[in-house]
Amino acid sequence: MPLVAGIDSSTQSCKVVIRDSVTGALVRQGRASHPDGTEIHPDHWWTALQEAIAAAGGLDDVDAVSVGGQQHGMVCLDETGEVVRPALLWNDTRSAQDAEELILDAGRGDAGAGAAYWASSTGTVPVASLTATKLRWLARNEAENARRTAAVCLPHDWLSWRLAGHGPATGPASLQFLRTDRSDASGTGYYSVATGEYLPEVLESTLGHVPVLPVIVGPLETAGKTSTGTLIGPGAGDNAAAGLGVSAAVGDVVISIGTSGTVFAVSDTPAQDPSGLVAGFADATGNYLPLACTLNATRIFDATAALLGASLNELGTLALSAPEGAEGLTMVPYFEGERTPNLPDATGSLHGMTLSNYTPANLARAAIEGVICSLADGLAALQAQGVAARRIILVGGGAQSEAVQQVAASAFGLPVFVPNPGEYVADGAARQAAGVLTGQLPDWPVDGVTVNREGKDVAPFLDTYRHYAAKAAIG
Ligand SMILES: Nc1ncnc2c1ncn2[C@@H]1O[C@H](COP(=O)(O)OP(=O)(O)O)[C@@H](O)[C@H]1O
Ligand SMILES: O=C(CO)[C@@H](O)[C@H](O)COP(=O)(O)O
Repeated sequence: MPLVAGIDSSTQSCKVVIRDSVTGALVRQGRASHPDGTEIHPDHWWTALQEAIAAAGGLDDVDAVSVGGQQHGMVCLDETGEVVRPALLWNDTRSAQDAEELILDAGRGDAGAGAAYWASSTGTVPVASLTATKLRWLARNEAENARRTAAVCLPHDWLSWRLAGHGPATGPASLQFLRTDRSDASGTGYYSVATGEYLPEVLESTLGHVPVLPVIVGPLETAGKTSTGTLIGPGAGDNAAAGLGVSAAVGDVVISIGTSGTVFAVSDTPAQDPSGLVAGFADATGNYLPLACTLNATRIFDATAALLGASLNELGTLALSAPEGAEGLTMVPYFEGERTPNLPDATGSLHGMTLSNYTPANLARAAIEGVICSLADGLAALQAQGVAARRIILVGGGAQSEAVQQVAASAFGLPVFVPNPGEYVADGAARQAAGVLTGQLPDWPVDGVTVNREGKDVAPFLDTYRHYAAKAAIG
C-alpha cells in the first residue's frame, strides 16, 4: 500500500495527512499553528510545515506529496532566492486603492469598462486580495524591495520549492525550479484563465518589471522530488484542493467556513463576472472554479465566543437555544472590511437591539446567522453566473458546529451535506498526490450527513440581513 501525503498550509495553521493511495484510508496526521497577522514571513510556514510533518511521523515512507495553500499571498524572492519582505496575505487590505486604480487605469477612468476588461482578460476584477494589487502597493511604497524582487510566487509554490530542496542556500539558479498550478496562478491577477498564460504587461504595470514566475505544471504532473525521493505534485490553491478533497461534481456548491468564507463550484466554463462578486478561478483538474470569498467567517465566531466568555462549542449551544432570527438581532459581520461585496474599509454592525432581545443567546445566533447570510449572498452571486446548485457541501473548521449546519440549511434553502470532520484541503492535496503516482485521480469515499430544512422556505432572517447589509454598502 503506497502512501501519499497532503498538506494544507492555511491562514491559521499547517495540516498534514498521510493516506493509503488506493483506499484513501487515513494513516497518520499532524498539525502546527501559524502566527496571527496579515503579513507573515514565509519562514513561519516552513517551520510549521516541519513541525506538522514530524507530528505526522515524517515523509520518509511516503511516495508522493502535494501542497494546498492559502491563495494570493505575495512571496517576493531576490535573485539568490532569499525572501525580500514578509508575505502580504489574501486578507491584507492595504492594496485596496491599488485595486481601484488598476480598474480605473484599464477603463481610462471608466470603472465599468475597467472591470469588464479585467473580467475578460484574467477572469477576475481586482480586489485587494489579488497578488497583482499587492505588487503595485509594493512598487509604490517600497521601491527598493520592488527593485530587488527577482521572482514572485505564492505560499504553496514556495513550500513545494522548499520541499524540493531549493532555497537561498542553493544559489541563484534555484529560481528556475519554482513550480505552480493553474488553480493558484488564477488568483494572481497576472494570469489569463482563458489562455492559460501569464500576462507580463500586468507585471510591468504593477511591479515595474517582469520577475521570474513559477512554471505552471499540469494537474497530474510532478513539480520535483524531495531529497528522499518523494514525488512532489503540482499542488493547488486551498479552495481547489478542497474541491478535490470532497470530489465536488457539477451541481455541488462547496462552502468553506474557515478564516475566509468561500462559496465555489466546479464548472466546465470559465466565469467572467464584471460585477466582481464572482472570481473566475481555475480548478485543479483542468476545469474552472467560480468562487466568491468573504474576509469574515470563523474569526467572527472566535471573537463573539471570546466576548461571551464561551468556548466555540458553548457558542454553538447558546445559538441553538435562541429562536431562528435571534428575535430580530442582526449582525452584519464586516469586522475586517469585506471583499464580497468589495468594502475594504467597512466595519461590522449590530442591528435591531431591544432591551428584551439583547441576550448572549441571541448574540451568538446573530453572529452565526450573519456569517452564513454573507455566504448566502455569495451563493446568489454564483447562481447569477449560471452555476447550478443542487446541494451544498459544507467544509472548513466552522462546519463542525451543529449550529452553523442548522443555520446554513435555513439560509441556503438547499440540502447541506456535511462530510465527516476532516481536513478536506489536505485530503484533496493527498488525492492529487495519489493521482500523480498512478496517472489518475483515485475515487476515495466521502462520507457524511445531510442536513435539510424540512419543507420550509428560506428563513426570513436572510431578508432582514440583506436590508442591513445594503445599508452597510452605502456607508
Ligand atoms: N465547533 C466550532 N464552532 C465554530 N467554529 C469552529 C469550531 N471548531 C473550529 N472552528 C473554527 O474553525 C477555524 C479554523 O478553521 P480552518 O478551516 O482550519 O481555518 P483556516 O483554513 O482558514 O486556517 C477557527 O477559527 C475556529 O473558530
Ligand atoms: O482568498 C481566498 C480565496 O480567494 C481564501 O480562501 C484564501 O485561500 C485563504 O483560505 P483559508 O486559509 O481561510 O482557508
